[in-house]
Amino acid sequence: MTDQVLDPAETVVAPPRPEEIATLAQARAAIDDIDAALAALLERRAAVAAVVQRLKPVGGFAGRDPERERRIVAAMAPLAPSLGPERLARIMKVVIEAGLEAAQEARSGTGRETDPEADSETGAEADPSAGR
Ligand SMILES: C=C(O[C@@H]1C=C(C(=O)O)C=C[C@H]1O)C(=O)O
Repeated sequence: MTDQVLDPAETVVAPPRPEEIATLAQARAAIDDIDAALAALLERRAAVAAVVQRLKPVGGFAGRDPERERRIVAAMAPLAPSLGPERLARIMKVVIEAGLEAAQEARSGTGRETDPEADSETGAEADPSAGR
C-alpha cells in the first residue's frame, strides 16, 4: 500500500451542507471528502501528540492525563452538538489511545501494532524507557 499522507491544509474542509445534497452519489462523495480531511487531521494530531509524549516528564500511557482529556472534549462539545459530549468523549478516547499507541510503537521501533495489554501478556515491555 502506498502512503498517501495529505497536508491537512490541502484537504477539502468545506463539503456541501446536508441540505445541498440530493443524491446518494453526492452524499457518498461528500463523506469521502470529509473522511479524507479527517484522516489527514488524525495523522497530524497523532504526530503532534507524539511530540507531547517526548516533552512530558512522563509520556505515553503512563503519563495519561484524564483532566486534559476531559477539557479537550468539553472544548469540542459545542462544535458537535448533534453528537453530544458523551459520544464525543467515546470518539476522542479512541483517537487519543490510537495516538498513544502509534507513538509508543514508533519509539519502540517494532513496527508492529502495539497493544498495551499484549505487552504485559508476553511479559515483554516494548521499551522500558519510553516516555520517561
Ligand atoms: C498529548 C498528551 O498526552 C496524552 C494524550 C492526549 C491527547 O492525545 O490529546 C491528552 C492527554 C494525555 O492523556 C497531553 O498530555 O497533552
